[in-house]
Amino acid sequence: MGNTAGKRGYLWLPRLCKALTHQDLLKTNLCKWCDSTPPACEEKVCYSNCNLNSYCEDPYEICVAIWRQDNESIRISTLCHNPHRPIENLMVPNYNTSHCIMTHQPSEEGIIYICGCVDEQECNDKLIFENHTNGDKEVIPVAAISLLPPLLVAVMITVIFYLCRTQKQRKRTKAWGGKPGQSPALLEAGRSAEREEKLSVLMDESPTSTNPTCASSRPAELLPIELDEMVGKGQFAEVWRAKLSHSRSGQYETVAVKIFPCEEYSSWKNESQIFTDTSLKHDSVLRFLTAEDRGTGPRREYWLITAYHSRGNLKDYLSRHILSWMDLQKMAGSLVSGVAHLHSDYTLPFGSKVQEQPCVDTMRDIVLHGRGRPEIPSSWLVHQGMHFLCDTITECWDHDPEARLTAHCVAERFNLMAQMDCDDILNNNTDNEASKTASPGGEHQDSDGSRNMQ
Ligand SMILES: Nc1ncnc2c1ncn2[C@@H]1O[C@H](COP(=O)(O)OP(=O)(O)OP(=O)(O)O)[C@@H](O)[C@H]1O
Repeated sequence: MGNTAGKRGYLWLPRLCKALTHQDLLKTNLCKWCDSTPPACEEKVCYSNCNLNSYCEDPYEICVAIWRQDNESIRISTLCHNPHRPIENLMVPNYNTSHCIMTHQPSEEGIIYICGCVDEQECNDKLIFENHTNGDKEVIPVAAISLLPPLLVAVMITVIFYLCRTQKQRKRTKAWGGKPGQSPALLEAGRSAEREEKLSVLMDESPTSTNPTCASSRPAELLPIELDEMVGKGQFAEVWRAKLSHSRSGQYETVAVKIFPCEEYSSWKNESQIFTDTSLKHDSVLRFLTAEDRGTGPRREYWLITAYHSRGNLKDYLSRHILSWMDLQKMAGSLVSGVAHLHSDYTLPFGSKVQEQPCVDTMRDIVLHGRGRPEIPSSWLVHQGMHFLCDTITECWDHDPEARLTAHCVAERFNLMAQMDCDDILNNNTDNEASKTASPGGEHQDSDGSRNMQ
């Protein structure tokens, strides 16, 4: 800043006495005046850190601050300057203001900002960086312009999706003879089969079946359900007994609600997709009502609502009850027809050889490599029907998959079994030990001798 050297004054008083009249003082600006000081900054405002000032010599001179920044330091120069002349080859921009607003200047020697101000004492001490920001000002419209098209597309997709959905719902409600907006599930109390179908349709069309994360699916309407008590717990979810209200009649139906926590979203999704497959419906397959996405944030839960079976699961039931031949036939027959319908295989019980939840590797070792099969106590075979049943079971376990009975074949055998004239009571053998292992559950048996299964 060669042109500033002659004007340098360290205190304003000597210059005042020497050069300026009182009249002049009223008209000239009092400015900070240091060659090079390190600034002190807070947010968008910096202070020059200059301890010196001076009245400008000429009334048209303004206070100026120059910010120079290179890789090593930031230095501030403050001075009085005639704004009609360049300083450092630069003209001072926008100086008719009492605030020193820093403006970025093109430079090959690092970063330079400059500001000019008038009418306020030492106005070049406080350096305002609103336009640090020069960049920001350009970024905002650019960002707005680039974001606008995707935003518009997103809004349009949402509107179209919403319209399609409400249109479909209106059509469906009309087809079912209900009022618009009324839950299709609750149109008719007692018509649960019909409701089941409607809800399955709802599932098919809801985003639940395509949603990839824990965060998004919502069916159109949640069923009015009140949870009663937890009745079981599997690997992924809790199962609750619950009341489903029928709005018209004021009555309720007991249902089972399987509640998956947020992190088990994929298990819920898999299971609900299987259930919504209409070809799966069968009297011997658990009746499915609907799947729901409930709650928000950490309390988000995924529900599967099905028919409620008060006797719980088969394993627990068998471990606590002794079946009559008729019961056995009925239960096994229902199981077989369900499996035949699903065209899938049973999981084999292996009692003491594996733990409660055997892993695939353990089962592979025992069944595939070791060719192990559950033991069938000889005492069971005394009963003609049981003999026939056990033969059927054994054929299902053949090591050669091709030789195994198909589920349909097993269902046929059950038809034949029903025609057999067998004792209903399975106690024609008195071997109590045998009767204990006779239960497919195997763990414990009632000690009531008159009804021991053998
Ligand atoms: N519809 C239902 N009615 C009555 N009780 C049920 C019903 N569904 C499940 N339960 C009870 O809840 C328990 C847990 O069921 P869930 O379906 O979660 O697990 P699972 O099928 O036994 O095993 P997994 O965790 O491998 O799915 C069952 O063992 C049963 O006692």
